Amino acid sequence: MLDIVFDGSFMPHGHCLLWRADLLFLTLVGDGLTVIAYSLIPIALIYIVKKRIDLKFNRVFLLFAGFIAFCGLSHAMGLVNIWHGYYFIAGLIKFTTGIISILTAIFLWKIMPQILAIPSQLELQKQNKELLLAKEQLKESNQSLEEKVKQRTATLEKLASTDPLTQVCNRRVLLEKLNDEHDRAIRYHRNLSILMLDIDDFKSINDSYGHDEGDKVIVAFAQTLQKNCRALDYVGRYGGEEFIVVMPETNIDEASQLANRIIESVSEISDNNIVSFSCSIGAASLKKDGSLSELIKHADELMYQAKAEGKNRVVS
Ligand SMILES: Nc1nc2c(ncn2[C@@H]2O[C@H](COP(=O)(O)OP(=O)(O)OP(=O)(O)O)[C@@H](O)[C@H]2O)c(=O)[nH]1
Repeated sequence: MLDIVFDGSFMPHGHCLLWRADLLFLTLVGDGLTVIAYSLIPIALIYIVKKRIDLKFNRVFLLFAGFIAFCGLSHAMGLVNIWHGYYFIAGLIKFTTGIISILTAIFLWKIMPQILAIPSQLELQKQNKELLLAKEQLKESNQSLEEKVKQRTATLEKLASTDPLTQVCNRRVLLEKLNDEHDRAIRYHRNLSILMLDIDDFKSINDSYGHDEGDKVIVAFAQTLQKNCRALDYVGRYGGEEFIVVMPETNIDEASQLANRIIESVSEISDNNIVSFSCSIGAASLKKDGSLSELIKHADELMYQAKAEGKNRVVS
């Protein structure tokens, strides 16, 4: 069998080159370099396919790798044939190279529409730009939405915590804050005083001047309370015409002073639009380990004592 393949009747290619050194050199170096390159290119293609399994048309890379590898083999056989006439093997290699080349060409044409459908780099850059723009717009609208939600939340929080007539804290928030202040005062052994305030003879104001006029009096009273409070104090509407002023870090003497200042301020309200009125105040301070309900009850009792003693006064 080997004899048929290599029967010695073939003439080595070297004779064609006349064994000339320059021709041999050109053929050897040219084919040698081609063989090296055609061995490295398939390795590179297989490496790409292995690393980028996401790439479409992977198979075409493998066909190219085979096609180039066989081209390399053909050139290698060309070199061998200079000395030994293995033309049968060379023919087989050329035949295989031809088959693979045809397969590659057919496959390439088959997938041509899909290759052409791949967006160009320019198109991708354009799409990328559009995406970035859309992302920016989305970010902006997100920000403005967040801003709106923040504003709406703040408005809702204000509505939920504010008395609609007087704009001071409503009863719920007043008691929550008072509870916090009470806990803090007990834990850190700090002073805490409150004023319980009630407008005197408010029913007769309503009866004589009407409900709207009564509302104006309540609003003016709340404003007067706020004006007289310090930054740390706060005012809340406890009931109809009843208010509480909370005074953290304040002892009973300081609380009484503020209460008397309020009595004076109320007597000075001489707005033509508002009927004159007065108020009674109970001023109480937190006792050592006293409960919040005891503090409120005590201030309430003192306020009623002020009413009983003739109104328009402070009892502490
Ligand atoms: N205009 C108005 N009146 C209110 C409001 N809330 C409660 N009132 C009225 O306030 C009046 C409170 O009257 P009373 O509790 O009898 O007390 P008073 O007339 O102030 O008498 P003293 O407390 O003894 O000084 C009632 O007539 C309630 O209807 C309000 O928001 N607006």
